[in-house]
Amino acid sequence: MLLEVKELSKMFGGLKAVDNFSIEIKQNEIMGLIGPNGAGKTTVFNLLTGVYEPTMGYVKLLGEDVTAQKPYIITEKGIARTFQNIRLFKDLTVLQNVLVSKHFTVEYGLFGAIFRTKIYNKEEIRVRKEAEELLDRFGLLEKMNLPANSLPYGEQRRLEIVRALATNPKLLLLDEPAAGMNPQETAELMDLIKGIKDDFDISVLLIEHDMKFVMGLCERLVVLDYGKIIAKGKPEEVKNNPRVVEAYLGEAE
Ligand SMILES: Nc1ncnc2c1ncn2[C@@H]1O[C@H](COP(=O)(O)OP(=O)(O)OP(=O)(O)O)[C@@H](O)[C@H]1O
Repeated sequence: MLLEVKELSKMFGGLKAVDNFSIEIKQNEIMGLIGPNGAGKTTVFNLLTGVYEPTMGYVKLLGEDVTAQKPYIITEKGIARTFQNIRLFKDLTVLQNVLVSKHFTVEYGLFGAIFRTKIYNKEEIRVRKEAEELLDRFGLLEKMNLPANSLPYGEQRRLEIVRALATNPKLLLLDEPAAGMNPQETAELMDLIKGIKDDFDISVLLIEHDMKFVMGLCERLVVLDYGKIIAKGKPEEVKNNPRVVEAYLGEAE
Protein backbone atom coordinates (compact mmCIF):
# COMPACT_ATOMS: atom_id res chain seq x y z
CA MET A 1 0.00 0.00 0.00
CA LEU A 2 1.32 3.45 -0.86
CA LEU A 3 -0.54 5.45 1.77
CA GLU A 4 -2.23 4.13 4.86
CA VAL A 5 -4.14 6.57 7.02
CA LYS A 6 -5.73 5.27 10.19
CA GLU A 7 -8.22 6.95 12.49
CA LEU A 8 -6.84 10.41 11.89
CA SER A 9 -8.55 13.14 13.92
CA LYS A 10 -8.00 16.85 14.40
CA MET A 11 -9.69 19.05 16.97
CA PHE A 12 -9.68 22.84 16.75
CA GLY A 13 -10.81 23.87 20.22
CA GLY A 14 -14.13 22.09 20.58
CA LEU A 15 -14.54 21.47 16.83
CA LYS A 16 -13.73 18.05 15.38
CA ALA A 17 -12.60 19.21 11.94
CA VAL A 18 -11.49 15.66 11.01
CA ASP A 19 -12.97 12.73 12.87
CA ASN A 20 -11.65 9.17 12.66
CA PHE A 21 -10.48 9.42 9.04
CA SER A 22 -9.09 6.18 7.56
CA ILE A 23 -8.16 5.57 3.92
CA GLU A 24 -5.74 3.49 1.88
CA ILE A 25 -4.33 4.63 -1.44
CA LYS A 26 -2.77 2.14 -3.79
CA GLN A 27 0.14 2.77 -6.09
CA ASN A 28 -0.87 4.42 -9.37
CA GLU A 29 -4.42 5.32 -8.39
CA ILE A 30 -6.41 8.57 -8.52
CA MET A 31 -8.65 9.16 -5.53
CA GLY A 32 -11.03 12.06 -5.00
CA LEU A 33 -11.73 13.65 -1.62
CA ILE A 34 -15.04 15.47 -1.85
CA GLY A 35 -17.63 16.98 0.45
CA PRO A 36 -19.46 20.23 1.16
CA ASN A 37 -17.69 23.44 2.22
CA GLY A 38 -16.06 23.16 5.61
CA ALA A 39 -16.24 19.35 5.63
CA GLY A 40 -12.56 19.03 6.59
CA LYS A 41 -10.91 18.26 3.24
CA THR A 42 -8.10 20.82 3.41
CA THR A 43 -7.50 19.88 7.04
CA VAL A 44 -6.91 16.29 5.87
CA PHE A 45 -4.28 17.59 3.41
CA ASN A 46 -2.68 19.63 6.20
CA LEU A 47 -2.53 16.53 8.38
CA LEU A 48 -1.02 14.39 5.62
CA THR A 49 1.67 16.97 4.87
CA GLY A 50 2.70 17.77 8.44
CA VAL A 51 1.22 21.27 8.55
CA TYR A 52 -0.96 20.16 11.47
CA GLU A 53 -0.26 17.51 14.05
CA PRO A 54 -3.21 15.13 14.42
CA THR A 55 -5.00 14.82 17.73
CA MET A 56 -5.11 11.07 17.04
CA GLY A 57 -4.26 8.52 14.37
CA TYR A 58 -1.33 7.92 12.01
CA VAL A 59 -0.14 8.31 8.42
CA LYS A 60 2.11 5.71 6.81
CA LEU A 61 3.83 6.13 3.46
CA LEU A 62 5.08 2.82 2.03
CA GLY A 63 4.89 1.36 5.52
CA GLU A 64 6.89 4.14 7.16
CA ASP A 65 5.20 6.23 9.83
CA VAL A 66 5.36 9.88 8.73
CA THR A 67 2.75 11.26 11.12
CA ALA A 68 3.43 14.89 12.10
CA GLN A 69 6.86 14.97 10.47
CA LYS A 70 8.00 18.40 9.31
CA PRO A 71 6.49 19.38 5.93
CA TYR A 72 9.87 19.43 4.14
CA ILE A 73 10.66 15.93 5.40
CA ILE A 74 7.31 14.67 4.16
CA THR A 75 8.07 16.26 0.78
CA GLU A 76 11.43 14.46 0.71
CA LYS A 77 9.74 11.18 1.55
CA GLY A 78 7.42 11.54 -1.39
CA ILE A 79 4.23 13.52 -0.73
CA ALA A 80 3.87 16.77 -2.70
CA ARG A 81 0.92 19.13 -2.79
CA THR A 82 -0.67 22.16 -4.36
CA PHE A 83 -2.76 24.71 -2.48
CA GLN A 84 -6.30 25.98 -2.88
CA ASN A 85 -4.91 29.51 -3.16
CA ILE A 86 -2.00 29.61 -5.57
CA ARG A 87 1.29 29.91 -3.71
CA LEU A 88 3.95 30.49 -6.34
CA PHE A 89 7.03 32.63 -5.83
CA LYS A 90 5.42 35.44 -7.77
CA ASP A 91 8.53 37.44 -8.65
CA LEU A 92 10.66 34.46 -9.65
CA THR A 93 10.48 33.19 -13.21
CA VAL A 94 8.48 30.15 -14.19
CA LEU A 95 11.68 28.10 -14.47
CA GLN A 96 13.07 29.34 -11.14
CA ASN A 97 9.84 28.27 -9.43
CA VAL A 98 10.38 24.74 -10.67
CA LEU A 99 14.11 24.72 -9.88
CA VAL A 100 13.44 25.63 -6.25
CA SER A 101 11.41 22.42 -5.92
CA LYS A 102 13.86 20.38 -7.96
CA HIS A 103 16.54 21.15 -5.39
CA PHE A 104 14.74 18.80 -3.01
CA THR A 105 16.15 16.03 -5.20
CA VAL A 106 19.82 17.03 -5.64
CA GLU A 107 22.64 14.89 -4.38
CA TYR A 108 25.25 17.47 -3.51
CA GLY A 109 25.52 19.20 -0.14
CA LEU A 110 26.55 22.71 0.81
CA PHE A 111 30.20 21.82 0.15
CA GLY A 112 29.36 20.87 -3.41
CA ALA A 113 27.39 24.05 -3.96
CA ILE A 114 30.16 26.31 -2.63
CA PHE A 115 33.06 24.62 -4.38
CA ARG A 116 31.12 23.74 -7.53
CA THR A 117 32.23 20.15 -7.48
CA LYS A 118 31.83 17.78 -10.42
CA ILE A 119 28.76 16.24 -8.88
CA TYR A 120 27.33 19.74 -8.43
CA ASN A 121 27.71 20.53 -12.11
CA LYS A 122 26.29 17.19 -13.15
CA GLU A 123 23.32 17.53 -10.84
CA GLU A 124 22.63 21.11 -11.96
CA ILE A 125 22.47 19.96 -15.58
CA ARG A 126 20.14 17.08 -14.68
CA VAL A 127 17.86 19.29 -12.62
CA ARG A 128 17.61 21.93 -15.32
CA LYS A 129 16.85 19.34 -17.99
CA GLU A 130 14.16 17.68 -15.91
CA ALA A 131 12.59 21.05 -15.05
CA GLU A 132 12.43 21.99 -18.73
CA GLU A 133 10.92 18.62 -19.66
CA LEU A 134 8.17 19.09 -17.10
CA LEU A 135 7.46 22.62 -18.27
CA ASP A 136 7.30 21.40 -21.85
CA ARG A 137 4.81 18.72 -20.95
CA PHE A 138 2.58 21.29 -19.24
CA GLY A 139 2.83 23.73 -22.16
CA LEU A 140 4.87 26.26 -20.21
CA LEU A 141 8.34 25.92 -21.72
CA GLU A 142 8.04 29.00 -23.91
CA LYS A 143 7.16 31.05 -20.85
CA MET A 144 9.94 29.74 -18.63
CA ASN A 145 11.71 33.08 -18.36
CA LEU A 146 8.64 35.14 -17.52
CA PRO A 147 7.77 36.04 -13.94
CA ALA A 148 5.28 33.55 -12.52
CA ASN A 149 2.72 36.23 -11.74
CA SER A 150 2.56 37.32 -15.39
CA LEU A 151 0.92 34.02 -16.38
CA PRO A 152 -2.85 33.76 -16.77
CA TYR A 153 -4.62 32.08 -13.87
CA GLY A 154 -5.03 28.65 -15.49
CA GLU A 155 -1.31 28.51 -16.33
CA GLN A 156 -0.37 29.49 -12.78
CA ARG A 157 -2.43 26.53 -11.56
CA ARG A 158 -0.59 24.24 -14.00
CA LEU A 159 2.75 25.67 -12.85
CA GLU A 160 1.82 24.80 -9.26
CA ILE A 161 1.37 21.19 -10.33
CA VAL A 162 4.70 21.21 -12.19
CA ARG A 163 6.36 22.55 -9.08
CA ALA A 164 4.86 19.81 -6.93
CA LEU A 165 5.86 17.14 -9.48
CA ALA A 166 9.40 18.50 -9.55
CA THR A 167 10.04 17.04 -6.10
CA ASN A 168 9.59 13.52 -7.59
CA PRO A 169 6.62 12.58 -5.42
CA LYS A 170 5.03 9.17 -5.02
CA LEU A 171 1.78 10.80 -4.00
CA LEU A 172 0.51 14.11 -5.35
CA LEU A 173 -2.14 16.02 -3.39
CA LEU A 174 -4.09 18.54 -5.45
CA ASP A 175 -6.35 21.03 -3.65
CA GLU A 176 -9.02 22.19 -6.11
CA PRO A 177 -6.78 22.04 -9.20
CA ALA A 178 -9.58 23.09 -11.57
CA ALA A 179 -10.85 26.03 -9.50
CA GLY A 180 -11.25 29.11 -11.67
CA MET A 181 -10.47 27.28 -14.92
CA ASN A 182 -12.71 27.47 -17.98
CA PRO A 183 -14.23 24.22 -19.36
CA GLN A 184 -11.51 23.80 -21.98
CA GLU A 185 -8.71 24.28 -19.46
CA THR A 186 -10.47 21.86 -17.11
CA ALA A 187 -10.71 19.19 -19.82
CA GLU A 188 -7.02 19.64 -20.67
CA LEU A 189 -6.10 19.38 -17.01
CA MET A 190 -7.96 16.07 -16.73
CA ASP A 191 -5.89 14.63 -19.57
CA LEU A 192 -2.68 15.98 -18.06
CA ILE A 193 -3.36 14.42 -14.67
CA LYS A 194 -4.24 11.05 -16.25
CA GLY A 195 -1.03 11.23 -18.28
CA ILE A 196 1.29 12.07 -15.41
CA LYS A 197 -0.26 9.38 -13.21
CA ASP A 198 0.79 6.75 -15.73
CA ASP A 199 4.05 8.21 -16.98
CA PHE A 200 5.43 9.01 -13.54
CA ASP A 201 3.71 6.01 -11.92
CA ILE A 202 2.36 8.12 -9.07
CA SER A 203 -0.89 8.27 -7.12
CA VAL A 204 -3.05 11.35 -6.85
CA LEU A 205 -5.43 12.43 -4.10
CA LEU A 206 -7.47 15.42 -5.14
CA ILE A 207 -10.02 17.77 -3.63
CA GLU A 208 -12.38 19.24 -6.21
CA HIS A 209 -15.87 20.71 -6.33
CA ASP A 210 -16.28 20.31 -10.12
CA MET A 211 -18.22 17.02 -10.21
CA LYS A 212 -17.66 16.39 -13.90
CA PHE A 213 -13.93 16.59 -13.28
CA VAL A 214 -14.12 14.33 -10.22
CA MET A 215 -16.35 11.74 -11.89
CA GLY A 216 -14.29 11.67 -15.05
CA LEU A 217 -10.92 11.34 -13.37
CA CYS A 218 -11.14 9.54 -10.04
CA GLU A 219 -11.15 5.77 -9.71
CA ARG A 220 -12.38 5.95 -6.12
CA LEU A 221 -13.98 8.63 -3.99
CA VAL A 222 -14.08 9.42 -0.30
CA VAL A 223 -16.84 11.75 0.87
CA LEU A 224 -16.46 13.87 4.00
CA ASP A 225 -19.23 15.67 5.85
CA TYR A 226 -18.64 17.48 9.15
CA GLY A 227 -15.21 15.83 9.40
CA LYS A 228 -16.51 12.27 9.08
CA ILE A 229 -16.33 9.88 6.13
CA ILE A 230 -19.92 9.27 5.01
CA ALA A 231 -19.16 7.24 1.87
CA LYS A 232 -16.31 5.53 0.01
CA GLY A 233 -16.27 3.73 -3.30
CA LYS A 234 -16.42 3.99 -7.07
CA PRO A 235 -17.75 7.33 -8.37
CA GLU A 236 -21.02 5.87 -9.68
CA GLU A 237 -21.73 4.14 -6.35
CA VAL A 238 -20.96 7.24 -4.32
CA LYS A 239 -23.00 9.53 -6.56
CA ASN A 240 -26.22 7.70 -5.76
CA ASN A 241 -25.52 7.16 -2.08
CA PRO A 242 -28.44 8.78 -0.19
CA ARG A 243 -26.15 10.19 2.54
CA VAL A 244 -24.03 11.91 -0.09
CA VAL A 245 -27.05 13.33 -1.91
CA GLU A 246 -28.36 14.62 1.41
CA ALA A 247 -25.03 16.24 2.38
CA TYR A 248 -24.86 18.11 -0.93
CA LEU A 249 -28.54 19.08 -0.84
CA GLY A 250 -27.92 20.61 2.57
CA GLU A 251 -25.20 22.69 0.99
CA ALA A 252 -27.43 23.82 -1.89
CA GLU A 253 -30.05 25.07 0.54
N1 LIG B 1 -6.63 26.49 11.70
C1 LIG B 1 -7.91 26.32 12.03
N2 LIG B 1 -8.39 26.75 13.23
C2 LIG B 1 -9.68 26.58 13.56
N3 LIG B 1 -10.60 26.01 12.78
C3 LIG B 1 -10.20 25.57 11.57
C4 LIG B 1 -8.84 25.71 11.13
N4 LIG B 1 -8.74 25.17 9.88
C5 LIG B 1 -9.97 24.73 9.57
N5 LIG B 1 -10.84 24.96 10.56
C6 LIG B 1 -12.27 24.57 10.59
O1 LIG B 1 -12.32 23.18 10.34
C7 LIG B 1 -13.41 22.87 9.51
C8 LIG B 1 -12.92 22.16 8.26
O2 LIG B 1 -12.26 23.11 7.44
P1 LIG B 1 -11.54 22.73 6.05
O3 LIG B 1 -10.92 23.98 5.51
O4 LIG B 1 -10.68 21.56 6.25
O5 LIG B 1 -12.79 22.33 5.15
P2 LIG B 1 -12.86 22.04 3.58
O6 LIG B 1 -13.65 20.80 3.43
O7 LIG B 1 -11.49 22.06 3.02
O8 LIG B 1 -13.69 23.29 3.08
P3 LIG B 1 -13.69 24.06 1.65
O9 LIG B 1 -14.30 23.14 0.66
O10 LIG B 1 -14.57 25.24 1.95
O11 LIG B 1 -12.28 24.44 1.37
C9 LIG B 1 -14.15 24.16 9.24
O12 LIG B 1 -15.21 24.27 10.17
C10 LIG B 1 -13.09 25.20 9.49
O13 LIG B 1 -13.66 26.42 9.90
